[in-house]
Amino acid sequence: MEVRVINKSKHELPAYQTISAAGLDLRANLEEPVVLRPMERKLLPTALFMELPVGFEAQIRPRSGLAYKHGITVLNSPGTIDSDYRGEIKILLINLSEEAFTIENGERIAQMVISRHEQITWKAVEVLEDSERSAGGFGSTGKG
Ligand SMILES: O=c1ccn([C@H]2C[C@H](O)[C@@H](COP(=O)(O)OP(=O)(O)OP(=O)(O)O)O2)c(=O)[nH]1
Ligand SMILES: [Mg+2]
Repeated sequence: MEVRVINKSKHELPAYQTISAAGLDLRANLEEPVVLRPMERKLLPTALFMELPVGFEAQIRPRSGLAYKHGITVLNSPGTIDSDYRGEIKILLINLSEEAFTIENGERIAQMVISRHEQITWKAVEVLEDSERSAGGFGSTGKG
């Protein structure tokens, strides 16, 4: 599927790193390095603008390597990019480690997965169809 994009960044367009990867790695577009102190959160620019077809969304997800090695994650994970959003794609990172972390210009800080989604209409009712699970949840299964 082709997606219209404006790339105002200093970098190449986000790319799939392997032939069947689900996520496109997103790079920070920075004038100078950004430091995230422990528990600090910052909104990072990508200088990318896109036009997703109606019925699609983009999810901004953490990179596991950054999370594992440095405690860097996407605070609002998965971030939601609506198909009608025309603004700059931004990435909200938080440093959950006890060490400061420096993000360099061009560093791959998150990944973006494009997915189909539905939009629903509500049908308000008084009673819901019963099911095997019924109202069980939050660890209700497997108790013999
Ligand atoms: O990680 C993110 C999440 C969102 N957005 C952009 C695209 C999205 O379409 C828009 C709104 O996001 P969301 O609905 O999550 O934010 P909100 O707090 O509900 O703001 P709004 O009232 O603008 O919807 O912000 C990003 O660039 N990065
Ligand atoms: Mg919203």
